[in-house]
Amino acid sequence: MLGVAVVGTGRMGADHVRRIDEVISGARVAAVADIDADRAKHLADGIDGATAYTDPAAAMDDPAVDAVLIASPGPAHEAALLDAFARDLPVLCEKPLTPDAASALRVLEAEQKLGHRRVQVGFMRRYDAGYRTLKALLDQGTYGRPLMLHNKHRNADTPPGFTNAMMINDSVVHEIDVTRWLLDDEITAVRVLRPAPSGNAPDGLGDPQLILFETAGGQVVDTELFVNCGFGYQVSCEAVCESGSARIGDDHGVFVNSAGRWGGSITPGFVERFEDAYDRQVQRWVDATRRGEVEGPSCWDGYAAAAVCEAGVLAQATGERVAVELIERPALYC
Ligand SMILES: NC(=O)c1ccc[n+]([C@@H]2O[C@H](COP(=O)([O-])OP(=O)(O)OC[C@H]3O[C@@H](n4cnc5c(N)ncnc54)[C@H](O)[C@@H]3O)[C@@H](O)[C@H]2O)c1
Ligand SMILES: O[C@H]1[C@H](O)[C@@H](O)[C@H](O)[C@@H](O)[C@H]1O
Repeated sequence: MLGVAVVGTGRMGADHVRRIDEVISGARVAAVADIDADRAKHLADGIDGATAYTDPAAAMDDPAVDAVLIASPGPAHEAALLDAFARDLPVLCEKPLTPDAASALRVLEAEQKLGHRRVQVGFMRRYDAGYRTLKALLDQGTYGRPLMLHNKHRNADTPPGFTNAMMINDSVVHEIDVTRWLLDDEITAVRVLRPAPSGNAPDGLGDPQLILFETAGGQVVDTELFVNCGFGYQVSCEAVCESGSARIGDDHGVFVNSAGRWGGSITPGFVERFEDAYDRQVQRWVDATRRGEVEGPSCWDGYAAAAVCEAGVLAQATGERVAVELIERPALYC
């Protein structure tokens, strides 16, 4: 049984604790850590054998801990990752790896000093059944070479304090990762178009936005991001290839005909839409860790996403096309 310390016990952390405790096999929650002592204690009290800490490093020193799941806010990830590296513990780190390229690079360098990969980054869409089917189709080349991706990313609303930069760093970061993964290529430039904001967007938030990526291989990818659409959560992706197109994410559950109308329902939020993907992501991490292996999105993927986000935030602020600068990919990630 893998003893996991969960760092950060807010919305995602608490959900991962429930997942490890009730859904997946081969692991147990040995410790939880949160700077909010009451929150950590409340969660630990409900789990047999789990100890609550306020200091993530102290939780990692708990003798029952073999691995760490980081679900604190992005700016706290670097410190927790370095603490885990100091103890050579395997890590599942929620996205983003870190919020900017410089800190992601420090993490990348620290992991290389260990000499082996330790981190799986929580880009859970790679574990979603729809995205996996699309990836397999593109890899098989069934419809020829992919030319464009059309993404849609809609949230019903945003939490208080959600900023324009977070629209890129917290939301579009997922499209950045699936673009790189589906097309197996790097993003080289970003542009952001900003239509007149919706009257439902909080003050100062330019919502919706249209984000354009160019890839090294010459593909163009667009993402409609609309994070206060009001009607539910929708994530879809259409790959347009040389001799066909394939779209995933139009899952509206049960389709009903009644009283002269037809229709279905829209998933309310990401927790419901990606429930299976989160479960599969954590199970795969536990299984690989117990085999002594590391798989899935790496620190390189986290760094590349952070670099594209940084370019995206600049493109958003200036209206310019911004090129993405990446270091050469280190051998550990080739
Ligand atoms: N994969 C996804 O779909 C998805 C969805 C939502 C959030 N996330 C990511 O999960 C992470 C957490 O997001 P959330 O929505 O659960 O946030 P949240 O605000 O609900 O919870 C964060 C928790 O971390 C605690 N915390 C803050 N600083 C800490 C520190 N230094 N050490 C330990 N604990 C600390 C807070 O007290 C809080 O309890 C973020 O990285 C976020 O981007 C991922
Ligand atoms: O942090 C969340 C989360 O990552 C969701 O998966 C995404 O759809 C939201 O837009 C974002 O705010």
